[in-house]
Amino acid sequence: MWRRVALFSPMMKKSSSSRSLTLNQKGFGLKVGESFATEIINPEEGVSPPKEKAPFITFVLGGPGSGKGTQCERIVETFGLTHLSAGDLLRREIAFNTKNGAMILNLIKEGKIVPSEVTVKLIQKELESSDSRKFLIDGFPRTEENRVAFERIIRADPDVVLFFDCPEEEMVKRVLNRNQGRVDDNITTMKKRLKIFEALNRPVIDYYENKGKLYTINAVGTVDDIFQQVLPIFSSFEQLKECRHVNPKSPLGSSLVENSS
Ligand SMILES: Nc1ncnc2c1ncn2[C@@H]1O[C@H](COP(=O)(O)OP(=O)(O)O)[C@@H](O)[C@H]1O
Ligand SMILES: O=c1ccn([C@@H]2O[C@H](COP(=O)(O)OP(=O)(O)O)[C@@H](O)[C@H]2O)c(=O)[nH]1
Ligand SMILES: [Mg+2]
Repeated sequence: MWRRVALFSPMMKKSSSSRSLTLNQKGFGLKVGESFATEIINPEEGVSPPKEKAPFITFVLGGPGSGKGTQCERIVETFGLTHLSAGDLLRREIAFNTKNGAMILNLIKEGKIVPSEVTVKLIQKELESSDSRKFLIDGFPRTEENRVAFERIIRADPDVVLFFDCPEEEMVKRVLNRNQGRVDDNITTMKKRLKIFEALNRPVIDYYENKGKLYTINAVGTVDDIFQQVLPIFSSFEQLKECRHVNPKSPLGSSLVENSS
């Protein structure tokens, strides 16, 4: 589906290397990792530069109950990204009683992290079977090991990393009122999840901050207030302006181009 092509260009900016270096081709049935094989070409030999851009990937990070899923719904409405919730993909394995279902259930109950290979393979399947060009990957990567596994298997980097920054007290309140019948929405598991978030997810957040890709959102306030902080981040990316699902109520609605494909 995607094919990575490296161009030698003195004008290439370091921070945008992953976007500048990629050429994507729709081609279902191709494995993401395989189709991302790097190929070096020299523009002086007359090879045309890539015409298509890489899929736009956003990682959505934040503690349990920080509002990731809620804000993802708003982003989807306004910018038409495809929402992939890592937690939902794992819960689907439990619901369908797949070979990993029982193992996943036990880990989620304890607030522990599912082995990277399992989660990345589920994400990979979704990426490969979708014809979307822009994805919100919600609740992943949870650990540095997750991040490295994604890079190794998918061979892609996120364009944007959102971090919903929320005080623990507020996250606990929200999770205990979430009312979705989740096995991990109880105070005992929540305490473990918060510890795991601090120990394992913080280093991922720091990693993207150092790479200049992190956008920190103050996740306290109304859903609308918080979305007002998210809006300008996405509206600055040209490739998101061709939006399939324009919400007419969105402040950006009139400036987005509707694309019926
Ligand atoms: N800004 C907000 N203020 C109050 N409650 C919120 C806010 N955003 C989300 N919620 C509620 O908090 C709970 C957790 O939100 P959710 O989006 O599921 O968070 P996450 O995906 O980060 O765990 C849900 O019940 C949701 O309706
Ligand atoms: O990449 C992931 C995402 C989720 N989980 C597990 O699934 C649970 C629920 O994740 P989800 O993102 O749905 O929770 P949220 O943060 O939205 O409350 C986590 O506590 C982990 O046990 C995981 O192991 N790896
Ligand atoms: Mg969630």
